[in-house]
Amino acid sequence: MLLTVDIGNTNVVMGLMPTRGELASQLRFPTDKRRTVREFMDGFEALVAMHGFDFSDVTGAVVSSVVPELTESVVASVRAKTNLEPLVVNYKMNLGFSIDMDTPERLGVDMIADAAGAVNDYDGALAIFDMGTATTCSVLTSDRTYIGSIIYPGVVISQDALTAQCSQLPFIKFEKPKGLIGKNTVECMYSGVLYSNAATIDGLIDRIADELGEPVTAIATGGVSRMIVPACRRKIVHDPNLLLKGLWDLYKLNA
Ligand SMILES: Nc1ncnc2c1ncn2[C@@H]1O[C@H](COP(=O)(O)OP(=O)(O)O)[C@@H](O)[C@H]1O
Ligand SMILES: CC(C)(COP(=O)(O)O)[C@@H](O)C(=O)NCCC(=O)O
Ligand SMILES: [K+]
Repeated sequence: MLLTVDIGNTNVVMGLMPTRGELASQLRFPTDKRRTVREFMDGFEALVAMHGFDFSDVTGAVVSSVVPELTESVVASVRAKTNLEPLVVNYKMNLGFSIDMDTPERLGVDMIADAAGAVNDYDGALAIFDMGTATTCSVLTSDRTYIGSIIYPGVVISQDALTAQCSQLPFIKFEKPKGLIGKNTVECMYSGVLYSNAATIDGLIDRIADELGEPVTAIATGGVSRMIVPACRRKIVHDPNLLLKGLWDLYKLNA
C-alpha cells in the first residue's frame, strides 16, 4: 500500500492508497507553513490507525508539494514513521510525457502529477483543469508533450478577494444560484462564482482547441471542480482522483 501526501496551498492531504487513485484512509490538514515534523508524524499515526492499518502495510511513499516550506518536514516525518525514503515528485523523473516549457523546474508538481495520471487514461490532446487554490489548465499535445499551462485565481480566493475589496458585498459560502441573473446581492454573487468560472473553462477549451488546431479532451479535477463542471457547456470529464492516479503512476515509473 502506498502512502501519499499532496501538499497544496490550502490543504495537505495524506492518504493510504491500496489501488490506483483510491484512498482507503485520508486526513486533510489546513496548509500552515509553521507545521512541525511532530505534527505530521502524529498525522500519519492517525491516518494509519483510522482504518485499522499498521505501518508495516505501507510499502512505498510518494510526496507532491507546491509549498516548498513544508516539503522537508513532510519527508522527514515519512522517514521517521515508515523507514521509507519517499519519492518526491519532480520534473526530472520518468513522467510518461515530455515537458516543453522555458523553466520546467518551476512547473507545479501538482500539474505534473495530474498530467502523469491523464496520459495513462486519455488519448489525444488534453486540457487538464485543476481547481484548487489557483485554477490551472495544463495543455498536452497528442504526442504526449506538456506544452504549457494557464494559471488564474481559484474559485474561492477570487471570491474572497471580491468580498474583501467591496464594502457592500458580504462574505458568502457558495451555494448553487437559482438562476443566471440574480435578483439580490447574494444570488448575484452565487451566479458570479458559478457562471464566471464555468464560462471561463468553456472559453479556454475553445481557444486551446483553436490554437492547437485539433479537438482537445477536457478533464477537470481539484477540490472545487465538482461544483463548477455541471455548469459548463463543453464536454468535460470530471476526474476527482486524477492527481492521486498520477502519484500512483509516477511511483510505479520511478520507485
Ligand atoms: N469539496 C469541496 N467543496 C467546496 N469547497 C472545497 C472543496 N474542496 C476544497 N474546497 C475549497 O477549495 C479551495 C481549494 O482547496 P483544495 O482543492 O484543497 O486546494 P489546494 O490543492 O490548492 O490545497 C479551498 O478554499 C477549499 O476550502
Ligand atoms: C499554480 C499553483 C500555485 C497551483 O497550486 P494549488 O492551487 O494546487 O495549491 C502551483 O502549481 C504552483 O505553485 N506552480 C508553480 C508555477 C508554475 O506552475 O509555473
Ligand atoms: K490547482
